[in-house]
Amino acid sequence: GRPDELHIGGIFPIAGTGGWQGGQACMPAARLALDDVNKEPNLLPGFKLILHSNDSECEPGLGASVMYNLLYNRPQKLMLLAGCSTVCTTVAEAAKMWNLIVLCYGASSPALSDRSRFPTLFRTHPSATVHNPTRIKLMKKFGWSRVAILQQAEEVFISTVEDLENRCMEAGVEIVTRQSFLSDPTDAVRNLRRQDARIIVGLFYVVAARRVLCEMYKQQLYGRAHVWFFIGWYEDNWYEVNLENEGITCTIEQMRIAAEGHLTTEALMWNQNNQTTISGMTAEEFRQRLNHALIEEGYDINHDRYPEGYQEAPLAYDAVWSVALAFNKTMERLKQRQKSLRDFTYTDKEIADEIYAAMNSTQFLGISGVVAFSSQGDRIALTQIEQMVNGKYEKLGYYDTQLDNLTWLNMEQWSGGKVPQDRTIVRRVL
Ligand SMILES: CC1(C)CO[C@@H](CC(=O)O)CN1
Repeated sequence: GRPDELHIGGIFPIAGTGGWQGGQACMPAARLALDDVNKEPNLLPGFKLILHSNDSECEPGLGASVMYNLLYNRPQKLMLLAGCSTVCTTVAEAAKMWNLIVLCYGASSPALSDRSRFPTLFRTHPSATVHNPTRIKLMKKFGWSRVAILQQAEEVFISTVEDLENRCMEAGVEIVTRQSFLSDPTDAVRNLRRQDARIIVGLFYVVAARRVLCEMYKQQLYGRAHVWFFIGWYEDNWYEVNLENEGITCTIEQMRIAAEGHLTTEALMWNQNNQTTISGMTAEEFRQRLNHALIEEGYDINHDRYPEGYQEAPLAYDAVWSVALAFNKTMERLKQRQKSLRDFTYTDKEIADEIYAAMNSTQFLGISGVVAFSSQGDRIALTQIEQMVNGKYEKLGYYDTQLDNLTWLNMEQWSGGKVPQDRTIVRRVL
């Protein structure tokens, strides 16, 4: 007979201009995964997974109204997928009242790692704090125990810096100063100079990053005596675009000079080797299928016209697999009690707990690498380290925090020919 249907809600940031419109690539990726899991003969036998998609525009208010539409309209939903941090915060805080798991594929805010506020939240997108153990590892590797922090006054960076400060304390790394700015970094950069900061961790969105870079050039806080850590998920040529219409008074050449040598850290979202993942595809084969689907949607991929969220697409694809695998496990367990997912209602805590337990024990090789969650539902992920060398990002290595394993390619280059010091060395002539 007709397969029974398992319904989940999907909230994607598509339109709008505020925040991250990553649903543009993530919704097509989720749909590819839906096709794939429904083709798997032994994953949801007798069932068909149905995804009800809606646009949140990365606006928490719209996200909330979309969520209520999903919940107050039949058919009954079993779980919710969500994107941006702001929407995920609103949806996850409310969804627990309906005993719904919320799986976020595009939320990086450290605030979401809080089981007291979000008891049913999981995310295939790592928290922004995933960079911090990597930053500490690099400080240790290069012998830097005196660092400075420059951050934009945004919630995601404020909570990331709090985590970084704790880790620096534990690691015996002194934070000589912590400067923050709203949108103009001039004074903050001047204070870094006054404190003779040499190793600086920078946390800001890409528009602010261009302002910082130009200010670094003007105040000569770059070159052989300074090392900057920037975030690695800006677009590759971020430092030479939009200068005019953002009022940046440095030339492309000056931006490039200031940017030379900086390090970046980012979470790995595309599996790095040619392994066959649980879907039967390698990450590159997935990329081909995704590109084809996006071209069908009208994106001119062959001319670099990528939709937003392309980088995070594997996280959405793997989120749907996480759902299907969790339902598969849950059905096995419910069968022993003569129950089924068909019996789930928004007041059924027992089945909700089974789905939670199944999600909590997720562990598979996805397009984004091994998918597994911490006890707060955070994605466990590898990080990648790069360095800007002659205007191009060169891979320096990868870090596995769980195993404390740094894979180093020995490609780093220092314009002064040696590792920069974290302070002025005063040699006393005895
Ligand atoms: C790496 C990035 C760009 C961080 O912000 C995420 C969006 C959000 O946290 O709202 C998407 N992925």
